[in-house]
Amino acid sequence: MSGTSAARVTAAVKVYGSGDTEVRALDGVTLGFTAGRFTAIMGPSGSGKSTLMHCAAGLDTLTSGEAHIGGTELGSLGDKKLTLLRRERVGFVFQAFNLLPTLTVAENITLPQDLAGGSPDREWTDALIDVVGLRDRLHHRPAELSGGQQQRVAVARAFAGRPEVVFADEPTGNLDSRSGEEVLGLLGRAVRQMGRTVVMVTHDPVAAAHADEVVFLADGRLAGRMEEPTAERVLDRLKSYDRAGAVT
Ligand SMILES: Nc1ncnc2c1ncn2[C@@H]1O[C@H](COP(=O)(O)OP(=O)(O)OP(=O)(O)O)[C@@H](O)[C@H]1O
Repeated sequence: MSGTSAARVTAAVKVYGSGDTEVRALDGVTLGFTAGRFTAIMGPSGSGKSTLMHCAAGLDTLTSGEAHIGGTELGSLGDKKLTLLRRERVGFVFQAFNLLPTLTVAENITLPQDLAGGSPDREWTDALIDVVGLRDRLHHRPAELSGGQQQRVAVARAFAGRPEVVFADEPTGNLDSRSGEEVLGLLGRAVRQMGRTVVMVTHDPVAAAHADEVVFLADGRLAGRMEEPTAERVLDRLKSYDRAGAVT
Protein backbone atom coordinates (compact mmCIF):
# COMPACT_ATOMS: atom_id res chain seq x y z
CA MET A 1 0.00 0.00 0.00
CA SER A 2 1.49 3.33 -0.95
CA GLY A 3 1.01 6.62 0.88
CA THR A 4 3.01 8.92 3.07
CA SER A 5 4.73 7.22 5.97
CA ALA A 6 3.98 8.73 9.36
CA ALA A 7 6.86 6.65 10.68
CA ARG A 8 9.37 4.38 9.01
CA VAL A 9 12.53 2.39 9.59
CA THR A 10 15.16 1.71 6.94
CA ALA A 11 17.64 -1.18 7.17
CA ALA A 12 16.96 -1.21 10.89
CA VAL A 13 19.34 -3.33 12.95
CA LYS A 14 19.20 -3.62 16.72
CA VAL A 15 21.77 -5.73 18.51
CA TYR A 16 21.58 -6.37 22.24
CA GLY A 17 24.65 -7.57 24.13
CA SER A 18 27.87 -8.75 22.51
CA GLY A 19 29.91 -11.90 21.89
CA ASP A 20 28.20 -15.11 23.00
CA THR A 21 25.20 -13.25 24.37
CA GLU A 22 24.63 -11.12 21.27
CA VAL A 23 21.00 -10.99 20.07
CA ARG A 24 20.04 -9.42 16.75
CA ALA A 25 16.55 -8.32 17.74
CA LEU A 26 16.13 -6.49 14.41
CA ASP A 27 18.07 -7.79 11.45
CA GLY A 28 17.60 -5.34 8.59
CA VAL A 29 13.97 -4.22 8.66
CA THR A 30 12.72 -1.66 6.12
CA LEU A 31 9.12 -0.72 6.71
CA GLY A 32 6.83 2.30 6.55
CA PHE A 33 3.72 2.93 8.63
CA THR A 34 1.29 4.70 6.33
CA ALA A 35 -0.33 7.90 7.57
CA GLY A 36 -4.07 7.62 8.20
CA ARG A 37 -3.96 3.85 8.68
CA PHE A 38 -4.12 1.38 11.54
CA THR A 39 -1.21 -1.07 11.36
CA ALA A 40 -0.69 -4.04 13.67
CA ILE A 41 2.73 -5.60 14.25
CA MET A 42 2.63 -9.34 14.91
CA GLY A 43 5.04 -12.23 15.08
CA PRO A 44 6.17 -15.04 17.36
CA SER A 45 7.51 -14.24 20.82
CA GLY A 46 11.01 -12.78 20.53
CA SER A 47 10.60 -11.85 16.85
CA GLY A 48 11.39 -8.19 17.58
CA LYS A 49 7.95 -6.55 17.71
CA SER A 50 8.55 -4.45 20.83
CA THR A 51 12.06 -3.58 19.72
CA LEU A 52 10.74 -2.37 16.36
CA MET A 53 8.05 -0.28 18.01
CA HIS A 54 10.43 1.21 20.56
CA CYS A 55 13.02 2.12 17.93
CA ALA A 56 10.40 3.51 15.50
CA ALA A 57 8.92 5.63 18.30
CA GLY A 58 12.20 7.03 19.59
CA LEU A 59 12.03 5.14 22.90
CA ASP A 60 15.18 3.20 21.96
CA THR A 61 17.97 3.70 19.42
CA LEU A 62 18.98 1.51 16.49
CA THR A 63 22.41 -0.09 16.26
CA SER A 64 22.42 0.79 12.55
CA GLY A 65 19.92 1.97 9.98
CA GLU A 66 17.49 4.84 10.30
CA ALA A 67 14.17 5.60 11.95
CA HIS A 68 12.02 8.53 10.83
CA ILE A 69 8.96 10.20 12.29
CA GLY A 70 7.63 12.21 9.36
CA GLY A 71 10.67 13.91 7.87
CA THR A 72 12.76 13.75 11.04
CA GLU A 73 15.55 11.19 11.36
CA LEU A 74 15.65 10.13 15.02
CA GLY A 75 19.30 9.10 15.17
CA SER A 76 20.39 12.65 14.45
CA LEU A 77 18.53 14.07 17.45
CA GLY A 78 20.08 14.64 20.84
CA ASP A 79 18.28 13.55 24.03
CA LYS A 80 16.50 16.85 24.49
CA LYS A 81 15.12 17.04 20.97
CA LEU A 82 14.13 13.38 21.11
CA THR A 83 12.20 13.99 24.35
CA LEU A 84 10.41 16.92 22.73
CA LEU A 85 9.61 14.87 19.63
CA ARG A 86 8.14 12.07 21.76
CA ARG A 87 6.05 14.57 23.70
CA GLU A 88 4.82 16.66 20.78
CA ARG A 89 4.69 14.40 17.75
CA VAL A 90 4.08 10.90 19.08
CA GLY A 91 1.40 9.39 21.34
CA PHE A 92 1.71 6.20 23.39
CA VAL A 93 -0.68 3.63 24.83
CA PHE A 94 0.91 0.96 27.02
CA GLN A 95 -0.39 -2.32 28.37
CA ALA A 96 -0.16 -1.01 31.95
CA PHE A 97 -2.16 2.21 31.25
CA ASN A 98 0.57 4.38 32.88
CA LEU A 99 -1.78 7.06 34.20
CA LEU A 100 -0.69 9.38 36.99
CA PRO A 101 -2.64 8.28 40.10
CA THR A 102 -2.81 11.70 41.75
CA LEU A 103 -4.27 13.46 38.71
CA THR A 104 -7.90 13.40 37.65
CA VAL A 105 -9.03 11.91 34.34
CA ALA A 106 -9.20 15.38 32.79
CA GLU A 107 -5.70 16.26 34.04
CA ASN A 108 -4.27 12.97 32.80
CA ILE A 109 -5.70 13.57 29.33
CA THR A 110 -4.13 16.99 28.91
CA LEU A 111 -0.88 16.17 30.75
CA PRO A 112 1.35 16.03 27.65
CA GLN A 113 0.21 19.49 26.52
CA ASP A 114 0.46 20.86 30.05
CA LEU A 115 4.02 19.54 30.31
CA ALA A 116 4.86 21.09 26.97
CA GLY A 117 3.57 24.42 28.27
CA GLY A 118 1.06 24.61 25.44
CA SER A 119 -2.66 25.13 25.75
CA PRO A 120 -4.73 22.06 24.97
CA ASP A 121 -7.09 22.37 22.01
CA ARG A 122 -10.37 22.44 23.99
CA GLU A 123 -12.62 21.52 21.10
CA TRP A 124 -10.51 18.52 20.13
CA THR A 125 -10.09 17.38 23.75
CA ASP A 126 -13.82 17.73 24.24
CA ALA A 127 -14.56 15.64 21.17
CA LEU A 128 -12.10 12.99 22.37
CA ILE A 129 -13.70 12.84 25.81
CA ASP A 130 -17.03 12.10 24.16
CA VAL A 131 -15.56 9.54 21.80
CA VAL A 132 -13.99 7.61 24.67
CA GLY A 133 -17.17 8.00 26.75
CA LEU A 134 -15.58 9.56 29.84
CA ARG A 135 -17.58 12.74 30.22
CA ASP A 136 -19.06 11.62 33.56
CA ARG A 137 -15.69 10.48 34.93
CA LEU A 138 -13.59 13.58 34.28
CA HIS A 139 -13.01 14.43 37.94
CA HIS A 140 -12.34 10.89 39.10
CA ARG A 141 -8.85 9.54 39.81
CA PRO A 142 -7.59 6.48 37.90
CA ALA A 143 -7.97 4.19 40.94
CA GLU A 144 -11.73 4.88 40.86
CA LEU A 145 -12.02 3.55 37.31
CA SER A 146 -12.14 0.05 35.84
CA GLY A 147 -9.19 -1.18 33.79
CA GLY A 148 -11.10 -0.60 30.56
CA GLN A 149 -11.97 2.94 31.59
CA GLN A 150 -8.34 3.62 32.55
CA GLN A 151 -7.18 2.44 29.16
CA ARG A 152 -9.76 4.69 27.49
CA VAL A 153 -8.23 7.62 29.41
CA ALA A 154 -4.81 6.54 28.12
CA VAL A 155 -6.20 6.43 24.56
CA ALA A 156 -7.64 9.95 24.91
CA ARG A 157 -4.30 11.17 26.32
CA ALA A 158 -2.40 9.60 23.43
CA PHE A 159 -4.48 11.48 20.84
CA ALA A 160 -4.94 14.74 22.78
CA GLY A 161 -1.98 16.52 21.19
CA ARG A 162 -2.96 15.36 17.67
CA PRO A 163 0.33 13.47 17.29
CA GLU A 164 1.52 12.31 13.89
CA VAL A 165 1.38 8.70 15.07
CA VAL A 166 0.15 6.81 18.12
CA PHE A 167 2.08 3.68 19.12
CA ALA A 168 0.19 1.13 21.20
CA ASP A 169 2.09 -1.72 22.89
CA GLU A 170 -0.29 -4.59 23.73
CA PRO A 171 -3.04 -2.10 24.65
CA THR A 172 -5.54 -4.87 25.41
CA GLY A 173 -3.10 -7.13 27.28
CA ASN A 174 -4.52 -6.27 30.72
CA LEU A 175 -8.18 -6.10 29.72
CA ASP A 176 -11.05 -8.54 29.56
CA SER A 177 -12.27 -9.21 26.05
CA ARG A 178 -15.18 -6.75 26.19
CA SER A 179 -13.07 -3.84 27.43
CA GLY A 180 -10.40 -4.84 24.95
CA GLU A 181 -12.89 -4.68 22.10
CA GLU A 182 -13.92 -1.19 23.24
CA VAL A 183 -10.35 0.05 23.25
CA LEU A 184 -9.67 -1.49 19.83
CA GLY A 185 -12.87 0.06 18.51
CA LEU A 186 -11.65 3.45 19.73
CA LEU A 187 -8.28 3.06 18.04
CA GLY A 188 -10.07 2.09 14.81
CA ARG A 189 -12.41 5.08 15.02
CA ALA A 190 -9.54 7.46 15.70
CA VAL A 191 -8.04 6.29 12.40
CA ARG A 192 -11.17 6.01 10.27
CA GLN A 193 -13.24 8.90 11.59
CA MET A 194 -10.57 11.27 12.86
CA GLY A 195 -7.81 10.65 10.35
CA ARG A 196 -5.21 9.56 12.90
CA THR A 197 -2.39 7.01 12.47
CA VAL A 198 -1.98 4.03 14.80
CA VAL A 199 0.73 1.38 15.07
CA MET A 200 -0.07 -1.43 17.51
CA VAL A 201 1.99 -4.37 18.74
CA THR A 202 -0.19 -7.31 19.70
CA HIS A 203 -0.10 -11.07 20.27
CA ASP A 204 -3.79 -11.39 19.68
CA PRO A 205 -5.12 -12.18 16.17
CA VAL A 206 -8.55 -10.85 17.18
CA ALA A 207 -6.97 -7.52 18.11
CA ALA A 208 -4.90 -7.47 14.91
CA ALA A 209 -8.07 -7.97 12.88
CA HIS A 210 -9.12 -4.43 13.90
CA ALA A 211 -6.19 -3.04 11.90
CA ASP A 212 -6.17 -2.10 8.21
CA GLU A 213 -2.96 -4.01 7.74
CA VAL A 214 -0.80 -6.45 9.68
CA VAL A 215 2.98 -6.60 9.33
CA PHE A 216 4.60 -9.84 10.45
CA LEU A 217 8.07 -10.15 11.94
CA ALA A 218 10.00 -13.39 12.28
CA ASP A 219 13.53 -13.59 13.69
CA GLY A 220 13.99 -9.84 13.53
CA ARG A 221 13.05 -9.64 9.85
CA LEU A 222 9.97 -8.49 7.99
CA ALA A 223 8.25 -11.75 7.09
CA GLY A 224 5.14 -10.45 5.33
CA ARG A 225 2.22 -8.04 5.28
CA MET A 226 -1.52 -8.65 5.14
CA GLU A 227 -4.22 -6.20 4.05
CA GLU A 228 -7.71 -6.33 5.53
CA PRO A 229 -6.82 -9.02 8.05
CA THR A 230 -9.23 -11.37 9.71
CA ALA A 231 -8.40 -13.18 12.95
CA GLU A 232 -8.48 -16.51 11.14
CA ARG A 233 -6.08 -15.50 8.36
CA VAL A 234 -3.74 -13.89 10.89
CA LEU A 235 -3.73 -17.04 13.00
CA ASP A 236 -2.97 -19.22 9.96
CA ARG A 237 -0.09 -16.98 8.97
CA LEU A 238 1.34 -17.01 12.50
CA LYS A 239 1.17 -20.80 12.57
CA SER A 240 3.17 -20.95 9.35
CA TYR A 241 5.93 -18.83 10.94
CA ASP A 242 5.94 -21.02 14.04
CA ARG A 243 6.34 -24.11 11.86
CA ALA A 244 9.12 -22.47 9.86
CA GLY A 245 10.83 -21.54 13.13
CA ALA A 246 10.51 -25.08 14.46
CA VAL A 247 12.41 -26.71 11.60
CA THR A 248 15.40 -24.34 11.57
N1 LIG B 1 17.10 -5.13 26.68
C1 LIG B 1 17.40 -6.27 26.09
N2 LIG B 1 18.58 -6.89 26.30
C2 LIG B 1 18.90 -8.03 25.68
N3 LIG B 1 18.09 -8.69 24.82
C3 LIG B 1 16.89 -8.13 24.56
C4 LIG B 1 16.47 -6.90 25.19
N4 LIG B 1 15.24 -6.61 24.74
C5 LIG B 1 14.89 -7.59 23.89
N5 LIG B 1 15.88 -8.51 23.79
C6 LIG B 1 15.88 -9.70 22.93
O1 LIG B 1 15.59 -9.29 21.60
C7 LIG B 1 14.73 -10.21 20.96
C8 LIG B 1 13.47 -9.48 20.48
O2 LIG B 1 12.74 -9.04 21.63
P1 LIG B 1 11.36 -8.25 21.54
O3 LIG B 1 10.95 -7.98 22.95
O4 LIG B 1 11.50 -7.12 20.61
O5 LIG B 1 10.44 -9.36 20.87
P2 LIG B 1 8.85 -9.44 20.84
O6 LIG B 1 8.52 -9.96 19.49
O7 LIG B 1 8.26 -8.14 21.25
O8 LIG B 1 8.58 -10.55 21.93
P3 LIG B 1 7.31 -10.84 22.84
O9 LIG B 1 6.20 -11.18 21.88
O10 LIG B 1 7.73 -12.04 23.64
O11 LIG B 1 7.05 -9.62 23.66
C9 LIG B 1 14.46 -11.31 21.97
O12 LIG B 1 15.35 -12.38 21.70
C10 LIG B 1 14.78 -10.66 23.29
O13 LIG B 1 15.20 -11.61 24.22
